[in-house]
Amino acid sequence: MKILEIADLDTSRVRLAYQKVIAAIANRDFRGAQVRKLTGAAYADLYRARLNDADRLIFRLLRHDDEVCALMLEVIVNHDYGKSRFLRGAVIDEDKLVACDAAEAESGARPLRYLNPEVKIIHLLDKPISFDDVQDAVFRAPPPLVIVGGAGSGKTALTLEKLKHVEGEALYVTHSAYLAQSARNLYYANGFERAGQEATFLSYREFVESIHVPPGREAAWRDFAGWFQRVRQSVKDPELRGVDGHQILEEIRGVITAGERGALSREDYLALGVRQSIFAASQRGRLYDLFEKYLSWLKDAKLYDLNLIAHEWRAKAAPRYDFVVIDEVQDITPVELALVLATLRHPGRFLLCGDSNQIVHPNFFSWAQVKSLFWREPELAQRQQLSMLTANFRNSREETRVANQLLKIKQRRFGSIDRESNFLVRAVGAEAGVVTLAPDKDDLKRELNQKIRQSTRFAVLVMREEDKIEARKHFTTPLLFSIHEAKGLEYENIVLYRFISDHRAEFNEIADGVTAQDLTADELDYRRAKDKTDKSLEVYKFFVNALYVALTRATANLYLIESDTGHRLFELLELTPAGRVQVDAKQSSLEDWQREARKLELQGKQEQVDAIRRDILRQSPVPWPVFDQAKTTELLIKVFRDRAPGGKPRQQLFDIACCHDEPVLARWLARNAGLDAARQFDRQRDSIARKSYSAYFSKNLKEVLYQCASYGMEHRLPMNQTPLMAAAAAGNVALVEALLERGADRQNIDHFGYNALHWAMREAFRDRAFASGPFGALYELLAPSSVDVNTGERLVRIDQRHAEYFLFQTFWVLFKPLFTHGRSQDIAALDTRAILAAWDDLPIAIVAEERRKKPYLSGLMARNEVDRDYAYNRRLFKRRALGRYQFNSALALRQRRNGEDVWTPIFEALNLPFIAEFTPSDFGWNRARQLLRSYLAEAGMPEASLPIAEEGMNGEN
Ligand SMILES: Nc1ncnc2c1ncn2[C@@H]1O[C@H](COP(=O)(O)OP(=O)(O)OP(=O)(O)O)[C@@H](O)[C@H]1O
Repeated sequence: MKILEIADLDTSRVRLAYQKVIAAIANRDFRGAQVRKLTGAAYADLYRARLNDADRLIFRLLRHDDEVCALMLEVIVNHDYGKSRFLRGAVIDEDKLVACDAAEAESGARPLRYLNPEVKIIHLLDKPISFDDVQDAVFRAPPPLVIVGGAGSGKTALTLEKLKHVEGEALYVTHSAYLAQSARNLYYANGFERAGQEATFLSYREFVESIHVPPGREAAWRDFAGWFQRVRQSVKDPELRGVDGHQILEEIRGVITAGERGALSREDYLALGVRQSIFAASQRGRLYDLFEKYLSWLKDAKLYDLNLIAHEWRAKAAPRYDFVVIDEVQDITPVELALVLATLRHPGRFLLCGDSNQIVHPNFFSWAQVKSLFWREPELAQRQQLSMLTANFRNSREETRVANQLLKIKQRRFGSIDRESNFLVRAVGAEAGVVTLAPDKDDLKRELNQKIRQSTRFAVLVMREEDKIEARKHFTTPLLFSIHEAKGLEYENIVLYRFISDHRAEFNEIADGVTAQDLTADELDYRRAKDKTDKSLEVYKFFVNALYVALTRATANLYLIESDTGHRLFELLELTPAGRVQVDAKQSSLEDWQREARKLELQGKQEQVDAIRRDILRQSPVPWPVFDQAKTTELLIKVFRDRAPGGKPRQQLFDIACCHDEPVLARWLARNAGLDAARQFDRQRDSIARKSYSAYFSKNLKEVLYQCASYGMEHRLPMNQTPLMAAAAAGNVALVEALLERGADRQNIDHFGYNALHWAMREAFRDRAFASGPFGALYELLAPSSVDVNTGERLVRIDQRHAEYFLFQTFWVLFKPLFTHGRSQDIAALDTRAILAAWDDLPIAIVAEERRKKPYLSGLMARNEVDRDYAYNRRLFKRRALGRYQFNSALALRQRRNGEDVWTPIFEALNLPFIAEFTPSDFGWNRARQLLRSYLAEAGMPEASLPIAEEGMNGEN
């Protein structure tokens, strides 16, 4: 058995014993190495071997082709499994582990897609990866580095592995927020940690916000399209009539405003060379007029353009990072890139990677422009390295062949785009794959649709948004995407619908003059376009690149449905029409669809998510009343203001009081509404609270999962919890796992701003058994990876790894009781004592021993105090009295509402105005009420009126 090791394995303490044990494992002598299998769902494929009396070795088995290898992961020193990076705090009882032999273990080995025969070091992200020689060479090369690679060539994987070795502050930035988030999760997968490093993963917009949050909102394509439509109509300019809005925006963003020195002046713009603009010199005056209108529209509509901001922000950008990575650099303009590089402490400490064949967004990217940014530093230019990754780890062999064929056509027809992107891709994966060209016939489409419409493993792509209408008539799958939407997605099977037939003329141009003989070479030679004034690449770039992106979305098979199967392009791609289409599709389960919906939601593909919920999941609204803020208010009015007869509303309010822990409401119900049962609040709170979600305490998960299938993963229970919140509050780890597995949303909140983690924390803070029991596992599962706050100036991302993270969440959970429980009524702020009391029984894995010390904690709060002068101050808190802190009232929190990110002022996010309904103003409480009012005033929010329940009483004093 071959022995492999992960990159940061440290065996120095046990060198001899380690050699002996791996020799035994290599000989498949599991008995000699005293191998035991670890049990537990989270680490089911791990084994341990015995090094000596005290130390153990953790490993796992991998299979590459027919060979099984053992991957050595970690040395466990002195039986201390609790410290293991792979076991994450699990308690292991050595006596209970069972011996296993090599043959049995080998049968469960996980597949490894590629194994470099020369290298025994394995990199670990979400899965083990063996770098090929080119990846390995880049991995070892010093920065600055530029990595050019095709789709699926492992750019992101390589980049993240390089980032792991950086000391100090490291930044990963990329265009899409989704990619930044998934890169972060890949980075920290398998318990990776690096002392002495602070890594931040941001989308480009978040990066801009981390310097200073621009006022207003980013202008999206939708905004632009709406505006352009109006302008086009009002100006009645015949020249603008036939022009596509995408092209105008591309010209503005990619040409006029993209340069490092800011927007071009009219003179400079008019003087651009023929290949530097989409538009002919004669049209440019008009374009510049339009650009000026665009600027005043942005201002009036309170929108911003990231290019223009990038230029303005240069003066604000201070050197901060020790290393910067920019992924998908082709999506970023030179002025944006210059802003990112301006935050480096030392020039040259960066890595850029991207693929110019994948540009379908408005953009005028060129590698030459990117390089010119650092060519100005002569020393950097010398050290600069450009590496090309030419393997493809994602697509099947046949797809790669077709995609390469397209690259050859593009190069023959238009010349090489640049030296950097002039290469073909090698397929590494074992999958052969099939590419089928089939005629656009009704019976064939019907049959195909029948097979794929219920499968999450098939997606249909069209070139443009407007092409969807026609496609929808034949394909009823919710997974229908335009090429702009499809970028970055990946499916096992992809159907391309009328990509070429609907754009026959353009593809005729693209294939013009190219012959089969031109495409026989296995390499691309560097060739310039025949005619330097030929701008056709710019015009046709969208079509070729869109087809290239579409072809590289499938991991296994492609189906091209075309009316014009005789088009020359197919001949050049060596695709011949098939009479029938072989499709092996199975209906996916509802769980698969729930997961798919969640995945797409995270990527912002709301249209497809809605279609899945509407057409496949067919979820209906819940048949019970949901006591959210509006419904609770209605009840308060009924019971206290209108004094409506009948016991039901009073009982419902009591249920609310128990579930949301409102002792004051219970007191009002008892004293002012005559509900005697409410006097038992302290004794009955927990049992009544649980009544509304009793199914969530059961080991049998069926009932809850059935409800999720009927009403959706995010439906609301009577007390306005989502299923995930209720499962968290019930401490039901298995149910939480099942819900997350089906795509439940960790970030969803109730009307007090509590998410599932907060519901679990509230229980852990008041119940010892909960804190030391299920909470450890719940935290691992539920904690969002970061919280984004706006300090009034800049975005601060509080990552789960930062000490501030758990403190912030604790403040969040302890906020409401400060106004409703009367215990700290005289301050409505928190001190170390209150926080440490809440943390008392939590596992060490959540709050480490050293972070539970008073001086450490007060130092942490003081360092983040809004008025404190400290370079890394995150300005989270405000000191209200000696040693007592509250949130900084100027903070805003990033929340997702109706599919859009919005900044919500912190006291609004915590719903302080509604908390006011449960904060009495009678004697003994007036201080809490006063503070509540002063917080509202400080945050510039409207004054709180008297609680509805108190209206009939004496009023505020
Ligand atoms: N050496 C390797 N062996 C096996 N799998 C690999 C290797 N390198 C990368 N991969 C895998 O191939 C897939 C594509 O890699 P990655 O996402 O890093 O590529 P990329 O170049 O960033 O792709 P794209 O530009 O299309 O987003 C991932 O699943 C990654 O884990």
